[in-house]
Amino acid sequence: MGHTANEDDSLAVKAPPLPSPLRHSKFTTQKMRILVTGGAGFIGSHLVDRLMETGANEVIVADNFFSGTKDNLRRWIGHPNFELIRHDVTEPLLVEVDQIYHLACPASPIFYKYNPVKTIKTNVMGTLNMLGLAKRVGARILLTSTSEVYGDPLEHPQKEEYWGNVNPIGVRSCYDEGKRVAETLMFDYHRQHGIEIRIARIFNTYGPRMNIDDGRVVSNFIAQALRGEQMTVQAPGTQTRSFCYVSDMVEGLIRLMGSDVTGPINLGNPGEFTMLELAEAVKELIEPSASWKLVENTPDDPRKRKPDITKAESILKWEPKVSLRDGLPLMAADFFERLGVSKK
Ligand SMILES: NC(=O)c1ccc[n+]([C@@H]2O[C@H](COP(=O)([O-])OP(=O)(O)OC[C@H]3O[C@@H](n4cnc5c(N)ncnc54)[C@H](O)[C@@H]3O)[C@@H](O)[C@H]2O)c1
Ligand SMILES: O=c1ccn([C@@H]2O[C@H](COP(=O)(O)OP(=O)(O)O[C@H]3OC[C@@H](O)[C@H](O)[C@H]3O)[C@@H](O)[C@H]2O)c(=O)[nH]1
Repeated sequence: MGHTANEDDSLAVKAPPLPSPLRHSKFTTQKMRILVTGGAGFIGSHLVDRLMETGANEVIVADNFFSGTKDNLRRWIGHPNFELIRHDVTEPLLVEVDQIYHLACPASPIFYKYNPVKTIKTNVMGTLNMLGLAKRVGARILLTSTSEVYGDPLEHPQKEEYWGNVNPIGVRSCYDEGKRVAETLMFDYHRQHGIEIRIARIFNTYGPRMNIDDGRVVSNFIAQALRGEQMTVQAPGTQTRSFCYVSDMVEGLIRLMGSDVTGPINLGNPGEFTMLELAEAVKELIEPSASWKLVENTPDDPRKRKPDITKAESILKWEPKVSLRDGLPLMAADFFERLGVSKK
């Protein structure tokens, strides 16, 4: 059977499902009800702080505590506007909410490679479940995707239009390809069911509350320097990353959720550093006696990474404010406290 005009029309974006009637209630000033999956993790818990501090929201966190901890949320536990649910997003979740920030997914390469099949399930089934929830309750949903969708990029800096250079069968692909499928699912639910979607492509983010043994480079170097261990620079050390401080990232995520663009949109700090430069900065700013050693790298490590944030700047009026030199000492202060070492 040939295609008809109607069939082509059916490919157009559907109208979004209706939000809860409470959104338009005349007699109650209903707070915005927001679900944060992965809210016990590093970025998630800072996002929860911001959402709770306004007093205008009720926040529900769903987390399986694989890489996050209740401790990150301790100031909100018991608060009437806050609820914490131990929940794995690979299972469906039934809650009545207006917005969903979908962060749940291990992010450190050590954590996401630990159980790669589970990482894929988290990205694919987890995102499907959250999209199903968004569809049922008419919620807007934001996915925290990643710069890793660009793989080992052949374009530099990376613009949102770049399709990436990802090894589909490598040890990182459970995460990279998982996030790429998650983005696909978001767009298919948007086109097919009219779901309001927002996609942030987050570049390396650091700050207080990162798991001390998280395995990512900034937390490793600071913890190693404070413990009197040599910083482990993975060879060749000339690979680059662009590091964004967590408060800037949270501001970007909230602006994106409040905007009227689907994305994907890069969020990150364009300041680009080699790992050797990062080790030198930790030594200079945090622990002058620190030293580093070159160690073996892991397969498929991207050689360079730097966001083009023109879109975020023009559409969200967002740009990062905290430089690496200002952010590293803020993170170190938190690590000093948690490691129980005294500041020199
Ligand atoms: N920090 C970064 O540099 C960075 C960069 C790009 C993208 N991201 C994305 O941002 C999000 C948060 O990253 P983060 O740095 O805060 O990492 P994190 O590991 O601190 O937080 C992830 C949270 O998700 C939870 N989680 C994992 N699997 C789950 C599951 N199946 N069900 C429920 N909860 C689950 C963890 O317990 C944890 O609390 C992730 O989606 C990550 O992919 C982070
Ligand atoms: O101890 C270490 C750890 C890491 N590194 C190097 O530091 C660089 C960054 O590595 P990280 O493990 O911090 O993070 P990656 O940039 O590889 O991945 C990150 O990318 C963006 C997000 O999606 C995730 O947070 C994470 O996957 C790599 O080149 C790695 O080789 C070290 O030199 N020493």
